[in-house]
Amino acid sequence: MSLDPRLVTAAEYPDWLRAVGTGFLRASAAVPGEQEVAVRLAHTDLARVQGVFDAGRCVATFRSFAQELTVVGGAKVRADAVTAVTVTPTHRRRGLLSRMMATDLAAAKERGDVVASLIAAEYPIYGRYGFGPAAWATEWEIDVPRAGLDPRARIPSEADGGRIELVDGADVRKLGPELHTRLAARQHGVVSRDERWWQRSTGVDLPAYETWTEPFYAVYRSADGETDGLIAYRADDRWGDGKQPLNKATVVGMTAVTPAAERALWQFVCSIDWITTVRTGYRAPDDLVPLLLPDPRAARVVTYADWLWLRVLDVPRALEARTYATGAALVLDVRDPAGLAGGRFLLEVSPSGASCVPTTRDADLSLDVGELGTLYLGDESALRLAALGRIEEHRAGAAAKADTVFRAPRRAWCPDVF
Ligand SMILES: CC(=O)SCCNC(=O)CCNC(=O)[C@H](O)C(C)(C)COP(=O)(O)OP(=O)(O)OC[C@H]1O[C@@H](n2cnc3c(N)ncnc32)[C@H](O)[C@@H]1OP(=O)(O)O
Repeated sequence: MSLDPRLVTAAEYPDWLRAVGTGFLRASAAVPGEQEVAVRLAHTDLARVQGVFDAGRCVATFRSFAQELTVVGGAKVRADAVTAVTVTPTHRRRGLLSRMMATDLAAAKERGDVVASLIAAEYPIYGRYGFGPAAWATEWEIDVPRAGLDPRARIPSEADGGRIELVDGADVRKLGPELHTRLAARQHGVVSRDERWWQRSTGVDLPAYETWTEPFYAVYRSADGETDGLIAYRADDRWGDGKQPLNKATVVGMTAVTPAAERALWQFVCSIDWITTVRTGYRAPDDLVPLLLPDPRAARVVTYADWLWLRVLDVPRALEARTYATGAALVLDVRDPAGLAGGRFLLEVSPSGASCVPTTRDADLSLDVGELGTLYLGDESALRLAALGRIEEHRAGAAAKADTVFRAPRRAWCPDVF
């Protein structure tokens, strides 16, 4: 019997959710209850939900949704965000993912999306579809007693007139969206969040498989009363044999839109009595956190891994949307076996703008569309990719020139998993 991916109906959606649970190895991969299905359906566009059914049972899932991605310089491009990709183990390696992905990317191209985006469960899955890792994530574990902070100090932010205040989940749902909008205007790699994101991240209407412990929330208010930062953290309850507190704070989210807020919130969470270890959560690889400690070696990297993957769907619109620090011209030959975005393009950039148009000129560099995704947010060196044989240089010095064109002064960061 042929197994063909197709759109899922509202009646099939509960079983589709059950199949997502099976694919993601959730212990209780049961059909969710009516209330949960209703909440999820209210935030789902069924025209972008694919499934494969075998004898009436869902065995493969794929969903995409509209997203905005901040690019270098703060502009946003339309992204086709891919999520809930699963193929039940009994049906793996028959090409089901490849067929669902081809359908979705073709629709995204048709719609005019500039890139597709995802967080990859495993590195080897998505390169074949033209995605490349574009932003990496780092998590540190801070050994607080070793960090050199003064345990007698009051809240450090008071020094610059700022204040830290504890708030609750309802405050976070009120203050968070504006803070995130401000972050998205300055940090490339940030993706848009809808109202449901804020509900879920504060424990509202959670799916049955998610267990919830209310975190502590704190905001940083600057001297003029602006809310410039927000941190959410949970703490465990551990004591040593000698009755010493050995508690760990695990940061589940931290948004800061000024350096003062960023410094203050890290110092705050590292100065809470009883807390001897702080886990930072996934941050930008160049987050301030290690260097703002008197002894940066107290912050040990526990994770450094690819995070946001991008698939360029429209080369001129993608490259014209971001900013560039230098003036240069490059001819790029972009290979795209899927036939969605390839071609030869003349990219001319300057600090005041960029133009990218099809050309017949000789290429300076040729590269697969996935490598372009990797270069797009300025987070990888073109020279390094050339040394790996993943970019071909047709003119001496072209990779070095591409490096100066694409690189950004700060690392890309996507704070979300989706
Ligand atoms: C954005 C997200 O949702 S990330 C979550 C991804 N989902 C998971 O990791 C859940 C567990 N895994 C799965 O559900 C499935 O194995 C999937 C979805 C990753 C792959 O689905 P399949 O239908 O088996 O993939 P499909 O048969 O289309 O494979 C296409 C190609 O990718 C390769 N491939 C697929 N999955 C993997 C993998 N995990 N590692 C390496 N290669 C892989 C296949 O071998 C095949 O290669 P080929 O074209 O050279 O023959």
